[in-house]
Amino acid sequence: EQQEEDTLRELRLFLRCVTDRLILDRRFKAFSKPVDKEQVPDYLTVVRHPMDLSTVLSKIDRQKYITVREYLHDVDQIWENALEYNPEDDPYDRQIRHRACALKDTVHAIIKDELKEDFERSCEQIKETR
Ligand SMILES: COC(=O)N1C[C@@H]2C[C@@H]3O[C@]2(Cc2nccnc23)C1
Repeated sequence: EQQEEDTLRELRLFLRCVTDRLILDRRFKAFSKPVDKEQVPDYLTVVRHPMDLSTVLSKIDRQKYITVREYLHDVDQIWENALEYNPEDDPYDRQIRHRACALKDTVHAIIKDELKEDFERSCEQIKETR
């Protein structure tokens, strides 16, 4: 009913606010758009579930996330993919892994600091009834 739609609207606003801050952070530029499959032809053979911050934004607007847990599952996919595809002990891979770890720690710290527990609980409740 209307209260549920109000809750999900507030969730989308919160998730856009968090995602916009990540996209604005220069450290996370490599994560802001899909990896170019033409430029990196083996990417899809290594990374089974590509994800990036622009795709996350699109999913927010298409109302794909009903809980913060579902959002975090996609954002975690972003940095996990980067660690998987860039494992070498060379300066480029080390730098993108460092940035992937920073993305992980940043998004989890924002959620811990800014998400009220009972708000996520009411989102999970809505998810169960659907
Ligand atoms: C999240 O981003 C990544 O995991 N990567 C890995 C790819 C390999 C390397 O850097 C990436 C893009 C790229 N494009 C052209 C040539 N080489 C590259 C970004």
